[in-house]
Amino acid sequence: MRRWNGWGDATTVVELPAQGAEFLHERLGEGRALPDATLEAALARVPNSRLQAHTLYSVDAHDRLLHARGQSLPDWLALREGALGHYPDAVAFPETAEHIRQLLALTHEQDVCLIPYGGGTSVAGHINPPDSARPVVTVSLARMNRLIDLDEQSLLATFGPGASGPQVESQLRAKGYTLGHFPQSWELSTLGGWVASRSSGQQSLRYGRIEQMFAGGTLETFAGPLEIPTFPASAAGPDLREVVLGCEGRFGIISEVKVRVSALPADERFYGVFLPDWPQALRAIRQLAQARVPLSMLRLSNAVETETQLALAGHPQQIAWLEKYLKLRGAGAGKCLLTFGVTGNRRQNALSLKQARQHLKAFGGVFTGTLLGKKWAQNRFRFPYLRENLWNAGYVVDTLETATDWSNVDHLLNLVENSLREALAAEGERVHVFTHLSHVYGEGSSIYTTYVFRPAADYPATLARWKALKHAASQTIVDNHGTISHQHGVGKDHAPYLLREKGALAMDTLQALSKHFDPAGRLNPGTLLPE
Ligand SMILES: Cc1cc2nc3c(=O)[nH]c(=O)nc-3n(C[C@H](O)[C@H](O)[C@H](O)COP(=O)(O)OP(=O)(O)OC[C@H]3O[C@@H](n4cnc5c(N)ncnc54)[C@H](O)[C@@H]3O)c2cc1C
Repeated sequence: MRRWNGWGDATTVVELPAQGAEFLHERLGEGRALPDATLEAALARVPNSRLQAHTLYSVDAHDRLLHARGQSLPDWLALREGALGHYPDAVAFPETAEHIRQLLALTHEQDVCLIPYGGGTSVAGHINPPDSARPVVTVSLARMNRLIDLDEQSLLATFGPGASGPQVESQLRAKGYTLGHFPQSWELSTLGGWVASRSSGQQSLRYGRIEQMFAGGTLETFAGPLEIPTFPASAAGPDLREVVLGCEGRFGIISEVKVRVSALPADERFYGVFLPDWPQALRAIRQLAQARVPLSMLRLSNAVETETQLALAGHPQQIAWLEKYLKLRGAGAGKCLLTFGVTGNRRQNALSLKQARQHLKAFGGVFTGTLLGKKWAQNRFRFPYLRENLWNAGYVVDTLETATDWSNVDHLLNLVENSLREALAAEGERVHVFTHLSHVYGEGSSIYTTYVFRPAADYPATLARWKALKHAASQTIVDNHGTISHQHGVGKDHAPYLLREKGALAMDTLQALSKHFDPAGRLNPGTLLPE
């Protein structure tokens, strides 16, 4: 069963090892746990709906509570406190495109807003109901989760938009295919959500971002259904897939998604290499990406992330042996862990591995085989569960991300990390900050930063801490040629920074598109485009 106030399945628990707790204690001081509200207490705070019961939606308080927030840190705090502020007035569970059309039509009779909802894994406030005079209906696409068609000649699959990662992969795997889209939120996030928020999976190096997989489909809008046909390529004017990608539920509700799929790979392995220091590691990964060595994933942790990962791994004796060995081989303090994967057939993979090893050796890389790679693959979707026990130990963790050109990667990374480290200095609070690069391109890279801090004395003061941290980093990003999001999207949290990135004409263009598809502004108000 899904946790109502945290991440994932309630039966999955990831422990914080004693060494990990000590490590954080040394860096941040004694943790401070805030009291959690019970589900009953949270339910008692759900106000009466402004809508009457209807065959198209539920006004049940439990449904409304479960669809009121995503997974951002402000969402986490609101859920743990049991005080969510705004709630949808109803939740609809359409099963067909026709049901979605009925919901759109209903908004003319009843003056309501609609919020499309995939898996609710947004970390930028996308699906949170605004403070609205109009009632809000959240539209969960969870029941539209089937593989509708598979064109095996063209390698095109048609899905309902609410198919979650496991639902997509299990239905394709049964026929010998994969989509290959594995965001860390894979367990819960959905195909429609990935398209609507321009998601990027951990193996984007092989399979591409969702933009490259999204071949076409249908967007139900107030102006009628926008059908996007599939072509392998087309020079017939602007590509309208771009209107759907990243629309964040502002232009319509995606009712069908056609994606490009691949045959299941015969072989896949992940490896760990330690580079002696950050400057060498950065050069190594840039040149590896630019040489187009056919790898399926790369993740380069900076020195602090490497140290933190080793501390949180548990098994202190094995880690001590590893550290000793690495030091002897020239990777001591300041070392950086690079995890990489090869995916394909055995012969190809052997060749790619050879190329990667030769390349990394030239930068002082110490190859450690598949041990750490296997650990990464086993835990790739488990890390978010650690938030639960970090919280219980009195620490809060959040992440933010951007992307920029290679010439700016190191500069921006340092600025972002420093902005976070200093953001709570006035309160005398330390922040533990570390970063990895995990989506690399010929011309640049994503920068993914994690920060851990202590809650303040109560929930409002803790939220104020988060706001100070988030604003410091977001402003630094847009002031220094970083995108406000490489993969998490805009939502409501990043919307104030979008003008700085895109400029006034681009914002007017997006507003005009929104007006075209949704003249009365009923779809997900406040997300993507500030009201
Ligand atoms: C622990 C964790 C790890 C994450 N890791 C990654 C990662 O590795 N890569 C990554 O890209 N993201 C990641 N995310 C962010 C998040 O999972 C993505 O943004 C994901 O694409 C959201 O999908 P969803 O189905 O949950 O959409 P939701 O959160 O439900 O919605 C997101 C947006 O899409 C819109 N939307 C959803 N479905 C539809 C539809 N059918 N029609 C129109 N609009 C729709 C919503 O209105 C909203 O604006 C992570 C989040 C968490 C909590």
